[in-house]
Amino acid sequence: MSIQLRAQDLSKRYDDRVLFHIPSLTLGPSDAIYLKGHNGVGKTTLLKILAGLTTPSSGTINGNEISTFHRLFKRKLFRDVVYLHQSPYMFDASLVDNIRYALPLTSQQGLNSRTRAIHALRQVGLESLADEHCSVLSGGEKQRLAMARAWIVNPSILLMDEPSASLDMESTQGIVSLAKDLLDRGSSIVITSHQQNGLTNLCDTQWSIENQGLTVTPHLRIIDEEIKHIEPITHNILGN
Ligand SMILES: Nc1ncnc2c1ncn2[C@@H]1O[C@H](COP(=O)(O)OP(=O)(O)OP(=O)(O)O)[C@@H](O)[C@H]1O
Repeated sequence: MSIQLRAQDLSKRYDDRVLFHIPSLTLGPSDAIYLKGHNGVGKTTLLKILAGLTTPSSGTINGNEISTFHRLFKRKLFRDVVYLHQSPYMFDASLVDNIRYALPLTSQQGLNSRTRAIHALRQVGLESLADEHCSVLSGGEKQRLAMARAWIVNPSILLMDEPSASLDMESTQGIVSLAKDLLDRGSSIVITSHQQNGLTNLCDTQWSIENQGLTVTPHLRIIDEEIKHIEPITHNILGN
């Protein structure tokens, strides 16, 4: 399923400091967006508003005023939106269970869920650690696990906040494959990153937060031979 978020008059301020005011913004279906801006302009804040994790100071999304009440108790609007945190949270559990817990309750038990979780871990090169406790993971490995966990739920919109900050090139490629797979299946992605890399090269549109506003322009990709050679992910009969 692909959804569209349409925001009007979206603004965020902290006391007297206005971070941004965006008269109109549309996201999805099938958008690949590189969100840019200097440190502190409000990229994370905008992503969290679009994910329903932060209340804007004003504005509507799909015609709904986003109050704290709406955000917390009327989550339907954001049900299919996943925010990938810069420092992903981990459940106190094994890698495989960390992935399983993202699945709907009815699908969490049983062999199928384990097979699906292992398949997801394989995509980011963590299959061999499947039954280890997640506390053994490095920062970059946690980001890979979080990406596999986001991918397995096949979100309509994936908001990726500095997903490659602590990844080397090889690890970034695993994440690129999963992001590309979501795009191929009709999802939208938004990526913040201070460096251009294989992930930002997936994007065809650029959002820039500057002067407390948002400008939308085409994203000029660096010609990246590696993207052409990404193997498509084989989907199994279980749907991932
Ligand atoms: N709860 C809060 N109270 C006051 N100010 C806040 C709060 N949360 C964020 N800010 C401020 O809002 C500004 C924007 O923060 P945000 O994390 O969205 O920026 P960013 O563009 O993602 O930055 P970076 O590129 O460094 O990650 C920052 O100056 C931050 O200090």
